[in-house]
Amino acid sequence: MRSDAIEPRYLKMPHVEKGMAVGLFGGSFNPPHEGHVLVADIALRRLGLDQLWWMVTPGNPLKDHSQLSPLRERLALSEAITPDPRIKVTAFEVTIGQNYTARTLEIVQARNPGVHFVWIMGADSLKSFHRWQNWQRIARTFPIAVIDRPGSTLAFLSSVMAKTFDHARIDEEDARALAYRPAPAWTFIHGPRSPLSSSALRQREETKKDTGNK
Ligand SMILES: Nc1ncnc2c1ncn2[C@@H]1O[C@H](COP(=O)(O)OP(=O)(O)OP(=O)(O)O)[C@@H](O)[C@H]1O
Ligand SMILES: O=C(O)c1ccc[n+]([C@@H]2O[C@H](COP(=O)([O-])O)[C@@H](O)[C@H]2O)c1
Repeated sequence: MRSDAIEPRYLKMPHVEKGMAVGLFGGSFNPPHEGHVLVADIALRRLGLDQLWWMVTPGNPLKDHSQLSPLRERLALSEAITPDPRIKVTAFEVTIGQNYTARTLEIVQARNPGVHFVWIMGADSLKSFHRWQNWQRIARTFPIAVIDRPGSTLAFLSSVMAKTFDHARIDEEDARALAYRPAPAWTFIHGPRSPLSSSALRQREETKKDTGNK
């Protein structure tokens, strides 16, 4: 990925004021869809966030990148789908040379003392969270909000993360306090769910192309 192809505003860490509650929502967004927007909206509302950073990853370390669209395209599509001014679309991980979340979060925290960050992810990510680099360190350093997703609801009981940090789970009724809680602290938020996925959208595009070529 050549960072010079990316607009400079996406390469800087978003500006944030001390005392704010900020959600960190990382993803491939390949492409972004309304399911992602629903997650962002639920997180903003239920966690009472001042900002949400929509962090478009240069590449998920656990995923095959052969089908990954250029970062520039994923950023432009993300910007177009998120008119809420509290949502900051960013690719600052390119600048810090990171795609491992644990290291990214360490850097974010070091540069922004006094800000209350929360890591946000969908329930499918909770299922595989224990395969991420230094996942326990992430959970011991940052509060985490998991948003329900069709097919992954039971992860809130059965995942390795849920079992390991069972003692640190807080009731979703108290989600507004999550950003201010010392880690480990996490919650699982039920609510409206979206069945959308980027892989289904990519598949649909492929089918359209194939049909068009016949
Ligand atoms: N429909 C959805 N409901 C809840 N969370 C979602 C949904 N779609 C994506 N997410 C969450 O958004 C984040 C970014 O996901 P990602 O960009 O990988 O989208 P995806 O639709 O899961 O992609 P793919 O189908 O290619 O795996 C992850 O934390 C994921 O769990
Ligand atoms: O740090 C890791 O080991 C790690 C492993 C898998 C996923 N992540 C991050 O999780 C976020 C969601 O990724 P994805 O591909 O499921 O959208 C994104 O920010 C990735 O960089 C991070």
